[in-house]
Amino acid sequence: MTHNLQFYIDGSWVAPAGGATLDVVNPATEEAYARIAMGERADVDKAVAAARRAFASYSRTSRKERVELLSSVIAVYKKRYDEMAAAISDEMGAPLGFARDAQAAAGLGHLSQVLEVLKTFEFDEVINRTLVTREPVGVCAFITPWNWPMNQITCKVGPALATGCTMVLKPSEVAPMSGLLFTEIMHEAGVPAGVYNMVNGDGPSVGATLSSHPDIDMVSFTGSTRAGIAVARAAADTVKRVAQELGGKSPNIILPGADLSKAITHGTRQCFSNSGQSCNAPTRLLVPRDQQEAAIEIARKVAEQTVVGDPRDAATTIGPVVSKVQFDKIQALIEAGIAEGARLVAGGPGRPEALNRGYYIRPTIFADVRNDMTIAREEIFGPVLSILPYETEEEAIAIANDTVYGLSSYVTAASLDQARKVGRQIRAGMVHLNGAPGDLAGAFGGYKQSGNGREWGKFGFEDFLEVKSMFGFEAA
Ligand SMILES: NC(=O)c1ccc[n+]([C@@H]2O[C@H](COP(=O)([O-])OP(=O)(O)OC[C@H]3O[C@@H](n4cnc5c(N)ncnc54)[C@H](O)[C@@H]3O)[C@@H](O)[C@H]2O)c1
Repeated sequence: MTHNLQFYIDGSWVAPAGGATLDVVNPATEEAYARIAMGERADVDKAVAAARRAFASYSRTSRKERVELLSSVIAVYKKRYDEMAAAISDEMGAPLGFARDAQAAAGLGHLSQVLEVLKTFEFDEVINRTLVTREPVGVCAFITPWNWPMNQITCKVGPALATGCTMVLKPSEVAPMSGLLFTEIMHEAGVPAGVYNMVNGDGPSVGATLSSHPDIDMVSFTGSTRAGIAVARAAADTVKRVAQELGGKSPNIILPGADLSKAITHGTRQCFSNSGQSCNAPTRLLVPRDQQEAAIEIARKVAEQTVVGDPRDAATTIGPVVSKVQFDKIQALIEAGIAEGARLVAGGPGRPEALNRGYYIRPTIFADVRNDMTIAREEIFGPVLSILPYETEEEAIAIANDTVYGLSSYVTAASLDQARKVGRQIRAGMVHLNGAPGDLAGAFGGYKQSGNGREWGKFGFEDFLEVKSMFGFEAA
């Protein structure tokens, strides 16, 4: 990649206003392997001005033109697919196979879904004599995290392009290489100048400047609840729309009579997947008290089978976590679990044996966890599972809902009807019934402090649209 020290503004790679840079560290080696430029207000102003100019014409493009543009983006993305997987693996530590089949694949999946939705999306509807039409919200700012970098970027850029918005992206400064490559893809795909702009930088500078910028109409943010609150505060003075996709502490309820082996194996693998760095990870495993010991044995087997190691090694199940900051945070939370009296049944503090370099965490399982313990309340963002025993279905539902978060949830029962019944009582934006995978045509987003936006499918379009009523549009 040749553009690391540049930004992409108004259809060209440009030099940053200032000279600040940041090293990009490979979490598997702890070594810096690239350097990016860090933006400041002047870069943001330039990018926003370009997006504002482009909005005048891009917002009036036809559905057909936008279908062609998205098709072109998808074609170039496919061409550079392997590069994308490698970029993600190096920047955030995902095993190469996972980076290809899950991380890079998510980007392609969302772009393809957006294209399908765009082909038939109803922008106009007539009610009585009124035309209710949906128009692009305007210039958007996108602030994205490092854990599923291409997933998050395409969840925002895709529907924005489809609905006629223009945009400025600030990828995570911790994992910026996939965002740089994505920007090359957008350029090669022929996205008109100013429609898509990219400025690298950190949260307190570029992120905060975008959030408060008077010429931005909407901020779509994915990241921690802490930063999401800061974005909303900064956006308040200009009354811009704010979509937040934040943290989670998702419950996984296993009801009596469920296939324990299948449900616990699946749930534990999902909790450890991506080294536990997924906002919707099933981190609180709720099991009937009289089945806790059996559940522990099944979960422990999964921990033992989880190969932690070099992302480039095909035998690796999970790589390191993204950074020293995350490593230290997870270690402190594991220590808190022990100190507060949870029963450690697998893993624990420190690196796995034989790994003395890289931010590797031992797949860790706690049992006898109470929902008031720190490890049950805080998002750990590492491969750490908490098993919480319960007595009755009502108690399981109460524990599941006793959290400030409400992103996802998982319910496994002997019958689909029983899973449906419990699923309806969970205060969360998503419920996976009996091990069902997510569906990109559904809606992704949370209740409570997990955020207020909805991504994916046609629901992802709605965040980017203003609703205009034209009364008397139809003749009397
Ligand atoms: N709900 C979801 O869809 C979803 C998806 C993935 C990750 N997440 C959450 O993201 C978090 C992990 O990601 P992270 O560590 O990169 O989060 P983070 O909040 O530290 O950073 C996310 C982004 O926000 C920027 N940022 C930080 N402070 C800011 C500020 N004051 N103003 C503006 N921008 C700011 C960062 O530069 C980065 O681009 C987890 O909490 C996870 O649950 C949520």
